[in-house]
Amino acid sequence: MSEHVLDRLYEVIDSRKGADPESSYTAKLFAKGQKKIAEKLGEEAVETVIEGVTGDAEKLTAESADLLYHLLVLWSAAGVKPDAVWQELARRQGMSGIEEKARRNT
Ligand SMILES: N=c1c2ncn([C@@H]3O[C@H](COP(=O)(O)OP(=O)(O)OP(=O)(O)O)[C@@H](O)[C@H]3O)c2ncn1[C@@H]1O[C@H](COP(=O)(O)O)[C@@H](O)[C@H]1O
Repeated sequence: MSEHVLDRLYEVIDSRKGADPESSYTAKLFAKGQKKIAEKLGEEAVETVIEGVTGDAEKLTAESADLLYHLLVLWSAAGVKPDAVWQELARRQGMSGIEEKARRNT
């Protein structure tokens, strides 16, 4: 089992399924459903983009953390395990992005 912070965060997020939405922000998101979680991820992505455009590295760091957290909540809601994503990224290592896109489109 990987010791990456994202793997540990995913486990905490997963453990919040069925928890009290009054005491857990993650449980509150789960209660809203996958579509709302995806929408929230979109909002966080826009906030990250804004900080990317303004160029404030500290705010970009904070927004990136929000973005990754909400992405993991979406994975958990959709039943996507981090290992599946890590494996997909590992599979692409050594392959250029252009080559990878060409393979996807064939
Ligand atoms: N990493 C995070 C994390 N990052 C961001 N957030 C929350 O994401 C929200 C983002 O803020 P926004 O202003 O965009 O949204 P909001 O106005 O608070 O919420 P909305 O009503 O708009 O949905 C804030 O409430 C943050 O607290 C997080 N909430 C939880 N975690 C992790 O998840 C763990 C479990 O949290 P709970 O489920 O709350 O116990 C925590 O220990 C943390 O490690």
